[in-house]
Amino acid sequence: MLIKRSFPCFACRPTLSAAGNQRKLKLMASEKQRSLLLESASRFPIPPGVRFSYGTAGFRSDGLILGSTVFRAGVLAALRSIKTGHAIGLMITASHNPIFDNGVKIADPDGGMMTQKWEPFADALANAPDPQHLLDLVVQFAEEENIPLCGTQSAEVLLGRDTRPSGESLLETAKQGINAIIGAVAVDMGILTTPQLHWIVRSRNKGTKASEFDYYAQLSKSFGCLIDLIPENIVKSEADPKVLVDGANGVGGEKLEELKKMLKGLDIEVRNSGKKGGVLNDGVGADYVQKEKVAPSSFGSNEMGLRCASLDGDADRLVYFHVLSASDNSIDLIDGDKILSLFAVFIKEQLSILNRNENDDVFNSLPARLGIVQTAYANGASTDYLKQMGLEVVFTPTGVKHLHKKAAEYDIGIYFEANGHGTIIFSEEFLSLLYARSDELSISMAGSERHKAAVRLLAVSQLINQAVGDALSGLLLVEAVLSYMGWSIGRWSQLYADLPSRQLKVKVADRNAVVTANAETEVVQPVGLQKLIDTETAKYPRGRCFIRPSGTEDIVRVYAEASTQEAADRLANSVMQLVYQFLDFTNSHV
Ligand SMILES: CC(=O)N[C@H]1[C@@H](OP(=O)(O)O)O[C@H](CO)[C@@H](O)[C@@H]1O
Ligand SMILES: [Mg+2]
Repeated sequence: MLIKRSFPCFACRPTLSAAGNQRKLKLMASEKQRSLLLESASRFPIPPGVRFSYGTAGFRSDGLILGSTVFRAGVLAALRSIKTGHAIGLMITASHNPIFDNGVKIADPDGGMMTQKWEPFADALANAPDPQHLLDLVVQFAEEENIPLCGTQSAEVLLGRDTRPSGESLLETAKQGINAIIGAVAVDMGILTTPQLHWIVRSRNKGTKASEFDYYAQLSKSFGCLIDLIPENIVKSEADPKVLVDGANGVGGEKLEELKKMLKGLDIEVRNSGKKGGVLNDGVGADYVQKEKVAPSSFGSNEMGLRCASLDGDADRLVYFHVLSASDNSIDLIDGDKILSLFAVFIKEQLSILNRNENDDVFNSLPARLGIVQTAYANGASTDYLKQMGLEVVFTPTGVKHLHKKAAEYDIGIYFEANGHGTIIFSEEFLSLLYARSDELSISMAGSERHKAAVRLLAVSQLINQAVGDALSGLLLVEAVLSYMGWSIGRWSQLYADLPSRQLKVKVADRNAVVTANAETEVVQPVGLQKLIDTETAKYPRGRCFIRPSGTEDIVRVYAEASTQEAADRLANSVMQLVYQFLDFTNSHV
């Protein structure tokens, strides 16, 4: 499928002025570039009968059929680097998906997800039926985006992968896609967590230290700063001397062991690190814990009452939990909504201290527009709690790319999805004002509570990974805030009581037959389905329910909330039946 844009091909373009000719020559793909791309692409033919889509978090499918897509993602990343003039990231991962899936996602120069404006081109590239169509697409797009393809431009793509079996060969394939664009250089960063790659790309383009070691150094130093600023009167909760972390048998466990070596003031025990034969994301990991609401493997009655955390397969999601019962491994889940709420309480308090006028004299406060971003999956009780705190809460569709973009509109934007994706973003403008205020206070009121609050906020901006949600940096910030508050995990959990909820994965023939609107809270296709969902929902006190097609798995997701677990379960199941009635189904739900 070619990009639907109407402009003449080169052969038939009218004659141009000398300047116009110069520009065209500069843009034209050289013969060498054309033949290189044709020849390289011919080595990675697209599998028949498959359609790829740059979904919620990049391309994702069975790792065995991803070669052509990963090659083309390499081409895409090289073009993106030429266009932006900066280093771009390319990560081979399928995050929380089962081990034999894999995926590829692009990190933009600011470390965030690739701009959504390029997603249609990404889809067209991935689905170009043959090398000639691929070449035509690239040449057309380069012309329209003024991307010179005559080999005069340099491009740099930083590559990373998680620990999946297909990752090593797919990373080599991505390199071939990058090298198919003359002047593009592939820098293999090896096995990383997804957030590490995003952080390295962001740091590289900001001109700050950008190695994996620098990542550990920055996180450990800023964590230490927050620990040093714990108020003397805070009694550390003796109930929780350490934190046990489920590494999802993935890359996060291995990297957390590295980070631990540089940490002081925190006792971390990593389990399910993948070293003892456990299978990635299988009965372990943040997605499993958050969706099933049970303890992961190697956590059980011996861990009752202890503070436990779970990372997902590429360590960009974090949830906490504590084991409630010795008999059935039931847990009290502390999901992304509660992590968000903990951070919001802390940030709000520091801003209030920073702007407290202790001497009643005239002073200029440092106002900050603090914004909270959630999705429809956020538990209703969390939204009520945040609003009762007087915070501005807004909603976006699912997917970090949507929340991150919205959070960037604030001086301080905090976003989390219920599943544990999330981070805190500080605007450059606010940070420069905060640095200036901290410097002023270090002279006029050194060691005052206001000065400490400014330093804490700056330490948070260094500790939290502002490029993308990061389970390791999030873990450290949670630990630092709990220490500052003197809270146990039980006290944290009592911030508010979650409304009972249930999520179901429903297998249907074509999940994309479901089309939603209004931040995915309403079904517009199939027509009539939303009305029946509303009728079902109205039967339950505090009932809320919505469905949407997954962008990472071949399923339709059903989410239901109600005043009791039994009601939430019944609502979810009755809406699942409606999904079957309206959609051609395979009669099973996973
Ligand atoms: C309900 C749910 O957990 N959805 C997840 C999941 O997206 P889906 O499009 O729902 O499959 O994976 C995304 C990427 O990790 C994450 O951003 C999102 O929150
Ligand atoms: Mg992930």
